[in-house]
Amino acid sequence: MSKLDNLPNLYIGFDLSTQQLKLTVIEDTYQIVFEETVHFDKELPHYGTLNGVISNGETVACPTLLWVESLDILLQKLKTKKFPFHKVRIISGAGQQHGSIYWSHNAPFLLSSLDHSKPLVDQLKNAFSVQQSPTWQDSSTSEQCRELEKLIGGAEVLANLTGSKAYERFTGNQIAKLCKANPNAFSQTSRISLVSSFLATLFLGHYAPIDISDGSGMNLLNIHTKQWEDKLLNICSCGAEGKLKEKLDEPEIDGLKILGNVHEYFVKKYGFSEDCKIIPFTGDNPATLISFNIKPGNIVISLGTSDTVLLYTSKPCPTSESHTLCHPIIPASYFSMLCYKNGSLTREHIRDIYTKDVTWERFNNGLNSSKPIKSQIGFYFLFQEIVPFAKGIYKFDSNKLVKEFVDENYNVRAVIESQFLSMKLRIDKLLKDDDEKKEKIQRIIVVGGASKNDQIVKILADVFGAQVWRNQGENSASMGAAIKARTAFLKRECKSIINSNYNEENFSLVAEPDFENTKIYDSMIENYQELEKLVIQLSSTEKYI
Ligand SMILES: Nc1ncnc2c1ncn2[C@@H]1O[C@H](COP(=O)(O)OP(=O)(O)O)[C@@H](O)[C@H]1O
Ligand SMILES: O=C(CO)[C@@H](O)[C@H](O)COP(=O)(O)O
Repeated sequence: MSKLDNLPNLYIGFDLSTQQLKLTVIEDTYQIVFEETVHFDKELPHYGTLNGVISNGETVACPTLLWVESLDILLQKLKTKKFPFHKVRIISGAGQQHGSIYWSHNAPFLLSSLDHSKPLVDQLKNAFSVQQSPTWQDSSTSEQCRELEKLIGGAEVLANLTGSKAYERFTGNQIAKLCKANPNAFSQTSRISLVSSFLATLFLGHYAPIDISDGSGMNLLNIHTKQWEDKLLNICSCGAEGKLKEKLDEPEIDGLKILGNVHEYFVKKYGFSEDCKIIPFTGDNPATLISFNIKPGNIVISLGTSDTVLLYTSKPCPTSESHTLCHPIIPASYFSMLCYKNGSLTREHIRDIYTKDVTWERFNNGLNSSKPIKSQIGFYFLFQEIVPFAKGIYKFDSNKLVKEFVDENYNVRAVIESQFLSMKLRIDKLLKDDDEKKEKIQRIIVVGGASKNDQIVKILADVFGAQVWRNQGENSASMGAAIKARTAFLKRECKSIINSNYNEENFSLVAEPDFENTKIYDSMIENYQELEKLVIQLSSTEKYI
């Protein structure tokens, strides 16, 4: 840690994501000086998670105490490495979106009286009224979604109000399911947090608010007034609108607001300064957005457990497939997002079947030694997909549904191409609908676990016919959260707040497009769209393989 000795100020960003808790530390000039992670399956095996979750059909959750325990493990790793906790000025964080935590009526007392001589997990055993937190991979609330859309006047009305039509993973629908299935647990709940505000709560020792950006992923927030919408609260709480409003408390509009000082537990146990401040935590995608100054013509693609696409928008432009979210730090701004459930876990599945190699080496050899074939298209919806709403694996050779490609190794290429074609199709639609941004995509910034893979990124460049760039650091969400913390510090000192020192030197070009391949992909896209329609139909009749 000697390299940190001469630095006066440090800023921490966390990311409580699907498979790991991650931390990024930056200094005043936004350079990353330290990174650390805790991998849930590997380091907390006693919770029995697979890829960070426990699945039961379409219900997908994570034991809340796993997340609590992971925080002490992470900070203990830093302590062992003699991390200078006393230099941390502000802590912020990010969390996988939509997941919900249900605090019991005991929680306020337990949180405020945390004792640094005992682990957090032992002290917070009775702090939750629901033991397993629903996560973003859950798709068990279709009934609640249909009901919500019906009662509010249709999917379009809901999308115009909240930025999204009803989605199974969105927190309002998860709360509606809880209210119906377990009204007792709902009445034993004093506060409902998102994953982001839950982590901020642990640091504060009292409840942290839900920020409006992560709050935009709940189907409960009016993205125009930035307040909870009473009609939606009413529908999602079986009529107990007032009670739900109390359990959510006011959404936080100011993403840079100082919420308070870090709790004594962290001061005494790890050596944080008593003066270290906590600001609102946000969703992992909004935090990723902060880690870039996205301009029109640039998009961010995250290839993590989920795959997401982030697009800058000056005004809300909800569609039936994308989400519009409030910006995490610029009050009047919004951004658009697409989210795919079949991201890295589906790529791993195809890798395991066809290459039997966990290192990605044979997978990459397969990509290197093949070329795009216009007539061969696959759809890989191992999990219930979000866009399009479909499930199953389908392969087409010259538009004919086949059990397998002539060369089964083609699956390795097809799973990558198919995802990027789907993104391109949808981004083109989004850009066409936005008068201000009719220009072509010039640059793609790629983040997330699979963005380390140069061969995958090369195909991304080819499909879009655009350069692909990467940022410094291992994780863009915790980096974005750390930048948010630094920005809040500058704001306190009345300095310019928009990433003033954060410049493009931090980016590196990782792939240039081969325009011959781009032509082939362009010629496939119409057919891809038609075949996707067929897949949606087949999937609805459950005739998938
Ligand atoms: N070299 C690689 N090629 C392809 N995928 C990779 C590679 N390295 C890591 N990954 C994928 O990254 C995923 C984790 O991504 P990450 O962004 O860290 O996830 P999360 O933030 O959701 O926990 C893993 O599931 C793994 O499949
Ligand atoms: O559901 C969404 C966004 O709507 C996901 O993007 C989650 O936010 C999980 O993120 P990762 O763990 O895959 O980064």
